[in-house]
Order: sequence, then structure tokens, then C-alpha cells
Amino acid sequence: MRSNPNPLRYAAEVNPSRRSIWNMYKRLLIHSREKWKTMIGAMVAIIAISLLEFAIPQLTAFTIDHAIPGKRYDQLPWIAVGIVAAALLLSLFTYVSSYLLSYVGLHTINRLRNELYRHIQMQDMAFFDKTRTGDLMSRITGDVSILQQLVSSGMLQMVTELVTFFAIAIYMLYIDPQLTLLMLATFPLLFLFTRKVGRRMRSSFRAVQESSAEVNNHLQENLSGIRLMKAYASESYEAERFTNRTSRNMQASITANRFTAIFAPTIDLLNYVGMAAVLLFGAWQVMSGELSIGAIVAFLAYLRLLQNPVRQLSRMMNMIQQSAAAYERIEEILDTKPSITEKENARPLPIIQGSVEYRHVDFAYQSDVPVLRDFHLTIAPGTMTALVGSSGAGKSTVAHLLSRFYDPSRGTLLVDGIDIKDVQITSLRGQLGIVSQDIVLLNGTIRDNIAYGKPDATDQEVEEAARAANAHEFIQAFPEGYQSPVGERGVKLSGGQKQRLSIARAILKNPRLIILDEATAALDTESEQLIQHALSQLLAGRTCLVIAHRLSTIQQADQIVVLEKGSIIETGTHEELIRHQGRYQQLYELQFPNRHTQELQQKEPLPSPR
Ligand SMILES: Nc1ncnc2c1ncn2[C@@H]1O[C@H](COP(=O)(O)OP(=O)(O)OP(=O)(O)O)[C@@H](O)[C@H]1O
Repeated sequence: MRSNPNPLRYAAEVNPSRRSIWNMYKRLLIHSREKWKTMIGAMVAIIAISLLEFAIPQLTAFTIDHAIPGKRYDQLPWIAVGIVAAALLLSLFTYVSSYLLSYVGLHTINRLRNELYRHIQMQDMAFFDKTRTGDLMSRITGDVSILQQLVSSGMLQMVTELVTFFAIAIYMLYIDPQLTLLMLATFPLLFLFTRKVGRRMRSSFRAVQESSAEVNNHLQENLSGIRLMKAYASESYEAERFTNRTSRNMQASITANRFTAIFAPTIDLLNYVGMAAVLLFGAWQVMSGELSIGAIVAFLAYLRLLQNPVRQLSRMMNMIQQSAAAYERIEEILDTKPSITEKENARPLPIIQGSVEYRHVDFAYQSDVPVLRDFHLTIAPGTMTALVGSSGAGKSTVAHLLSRFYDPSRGTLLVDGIDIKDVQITSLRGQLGIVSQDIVLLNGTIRDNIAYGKPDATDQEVEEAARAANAHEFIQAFPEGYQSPVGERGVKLSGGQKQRLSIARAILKNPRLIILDEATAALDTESEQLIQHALSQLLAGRTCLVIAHRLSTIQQADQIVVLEKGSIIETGTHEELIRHQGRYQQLYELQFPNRHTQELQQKEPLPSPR
């Protein structure tokens, strides 16, 4: 099998990319495109805010330069009304822009989160083999939420600050180019400083997010395996491991905060240097009569307005870098392409009869460790084939290939003579029923769980399937019957009851092909009989591939395939293989010492196994 071309990277390998901030904005814009009208509304409000912020100092300058020297008492009320009106409009537009941008932001983030979820779902099993659930969860929840913070409040602020900055800078250049250039002289330094610290900041934020994903992983694994932890009384051991992880997370946060803490005072310092220069030079110009007092007061007010966005932007740097680090982790998933994909011209698999052929199949999970070698097997429609062999021989792998969870590295797999790589994956899996020993019950009612493969099933169909699977009686015994909740917070079911539910689920789906991963755990005789009866209902007339752990249940199989180290070493019926006295007979002897073997040996020898 091909190894995943783009496995997710981890902290140590991370080198923050220069492009990720732009990529982040690009993707956010793509997702916000749909709401362009709202964005235009918000932009109009932002421009209005900038104009109003610009108008207020103008009124101050007018008061100082004209109203006061000319003793124009009549103008004072108008100036006051003007300032209050401008302030009212400013509040109104701030509210409008803030609401509209947060609306767009939340919408954008929602779309991004859904895109990410869909992309994760599309990944092949090799991706899930390599990636830890806690890590994926922290990317979908934690990292996306960090971006949410940027989009909902930060983007508004950034756009407002940038518009204000340019509007004021242009106006000031027009009023007094010398003074403005003097003031702007510190800005290249600011830019260089931001760039240098920004990248280091991002990798430290990245480390924070990686370590918090580790904390998530620990929680996810521990809480879902709480019984194991309690059974082995490993609480203090796990608590210590948890403390180590949270400490690493804390250390990473401390480092990241150090950068944040250096940042703001440095920006302030550079701002004050600029201000001192303006003040000295401006005062000198006033003294020499080149500039009015009103102009210098207004200029200083603009300077504050100009420095504000810079100060805000520098504070936001923290948020931007944190978001860029989060975005890098999101992008890694979005850039991961599944290796199991449909061909462009894939067609739906027609309703099948159920013949299966593995044609000289080789397979490896990791390219240097072969798992199946030249595996060749033909299964006739409506028959039962059992796979037996030592643990790790490759039995489950044979079944995984049929579900197209993985693709063979060589050879082909045909269903009804059609290469499964040529058909749409959903149409293949739609005709396949899997009854596995680790039964997954989802949060929902018993009915939802049975109807999982056929959501439009009627109540009658659900009940028929449950009856066929010997599950109806115990379901009825619950106070809420089919509507009883199951899953983490639902009714508690025994192992045998869960198995019967999963058989009912498969019966309702009515597939032509069944993969049955037999339970290893022995059940009590009554449950065993109920399950065997349910299974016989399920298997009747269908093609069935059984991964057999207990040889008692497969003696009626049409063919038994003995696998060792990924190759078939014997094939035949139960009787044929017992007579052959090979590996199957050994396995059988191990499970049932002295049973049948002697009896069969006394009969006429059967033809040799194929
Ligand atoms: N997802 C995986 N990634 C890497 N190696 C795997 C993976 N799944 C199985 N293997 C390896 O492939 C080999 C065959 O595994 P498989 O599960 O098919 O054996 P099995 O015969 O079904 O075993 P068992 O009877 O114990 O369930 C084993 O060596 C196993 O370690």
C-alpha cells in the first residue's frame, strides 16, 4: 500500500510557513463569499467610522483656530452638537459593523468546520490508523475556534484599523508631508520587528496547540477506556501522565506569552519615539510661525489616531499568529488527499449476485511489511467461506480489502466479475453488510441503531429485522421499547444483546455480501444459541465471508481457507481438512482435543484438499 503522501506533521517538524497567513485569509474569504452583501454593508459602516473619527479632530481644530480667536460664541453650540452627532453616528456604525462582521465571521467558521469534517470523513483508513482521535478533535474544535475569534472580532478590528490608518496617513501627508514622514520613520522598524517576532510567536503558538492536542488525546483515550484504568487501578499512573502533558502545555503557553509580552511594550516604545520627534519638530514649526496651534493640536490628535491602529494591530499580532498556527494545523488536514478514491468514471455497482474473487492479491499496511502474498480466492454466490489461521495471519485484512478500506498493492479484487476499483465506493459498501465483534452503538434509540443502514425503514421492517435477529423480545422488555436510548447515556445492553442488535441492523440492510467477524469471547449457551439462530437468518442465501476464531461455528462452511503469514496454505471443507491432517486439523485439535479427528480418520479418506 502507498504510504500516506501527506501525514500530519508534529510540533518538532514544524517550520511556520510564510504563506500561511495569506492562505488563511484566502480560505476565510472563500468561505465568506456567500455573504458578500453583508460584508459590503459592514465595509460601508467601517468607512463611515473612519470618516467620523477623522471629522472629530477637525471640529477641535476649527474651535481652536477660528471660534476661540474670533470669539464666536454663536458657533459653540453647533460645534457641540456636531461632536455629539458625530459620536452618536460613530456608535451606530460601530454597532452595525460589529454585528455584521461577526455574523459573517460565524457563518464562515461554520462552513470551514463543516468542510473540515467532510474532508476528514473522506480520508482512507490508513489516515485514521495514523492519526489520533484526540488530535483530530482538537483541530476541529480548538483550532477552528481560535480562527473564530479572529474572524468575529479580530477581522473587524483589523479592517477598521487599516482603513483608518491609510485615510489619516494620506490626509496628514497632504497637510504636512515633512512632519508625517518624520512620524512614519519609525514604521519600517515596527514592520521588521513584527515580522521577526511574529514567526517565532507562531511556532510557539503551534507548540501550545500541539501540546493541548496531546492533553485532548489523553482525555479521549482515558475516559473512553475508563474501565481498563479502574480495573488495573492505574489512576495515579494516569494522573501523573496527565500532569506531565498539562505541564508541557503550560510551559509552551508560558513561552508563547513571553513573546506576546515583549511585543506590546516594544511597539509602544517605537510609537513614543515617533511622537517625540513630531512634538519637537511640530513645536519648532509653531514657534517659527509655520504652523498654527490648532494645526499642531489636530496633528497630535491624528497622530494618536494613527498610532492607535498600529498599537491595536501589534496587539492583534498575537491573535493573528495564533490563528495562523491553528490554520496550519487545519490546512494539514485539508491538504491530505485520501489514497482510496473513486475513479472519475466510476459507475455504480449493479445489484450483485455475490460472487467474489481475490486475484493474486498482495497487500501491506507498511510498504516493508507484507501482510498478504499472492492471495487468490474465489467465492461462489450464496456460499459461506470461513477464514481461519493464527492470530495476525491476515484474516481481517482480507475482509478490509473487500470493503475497500484499503487497496491491494498488486492484484485485483472482483465482485460479480467487476473490479471494485471501477465502481462507486458507496454502491459497493451499500451491498455489503459487516457484523463485527466490536459492536458500535451510536447515541440514539434502539430503532435508530437498527435502521442505521436504512434510515427510511418502516417500523414494521425494523421490528421484522429485530424478530429475525432474536432481539425483539428483549427490546420489548425495556419500558420505552424501540425508542429506548442506547449509546453512552442510554440503556445498558449485554454483549449478546448488542450482537443481536448489530445482526438486526445487517438483516434490515439486506446486503448480498456479508462479512462476519466472529466474536472471540465465549457467550453462555443460551445467548450463543440465540445468536447462532439470528446469524443463520442473516446468512441464508447470501455470500458470506466469516473471520472465524472459534472453529465450532464454521463446520458447515462451503469452504474453509487456512491462512498463515498472509498466504493460503489449505482450502477445503471441514471434513476434507480434518482428513488432510494439516494446519486446520492442528487448530481444531487445539480447540477440541480428541473430538472428531479419530472418528474421521477411521472413515474412507476423502480427496486431498485443494
Ligand atoms: N491498521 C494496521 N496497520 C498496520 N498493521 C496492521 C494493521 N492492521 C493489522 N496489521 C498487521 O497486519 C497483520 C495481519 O493482521 P490481521 O488483523 O489481518 O490479522 P488476523 O488474522 O485478523 O488476526 P486476529 O485473528 O488476531 O484478529 C498483523 O501482523 C497486524 O499486526
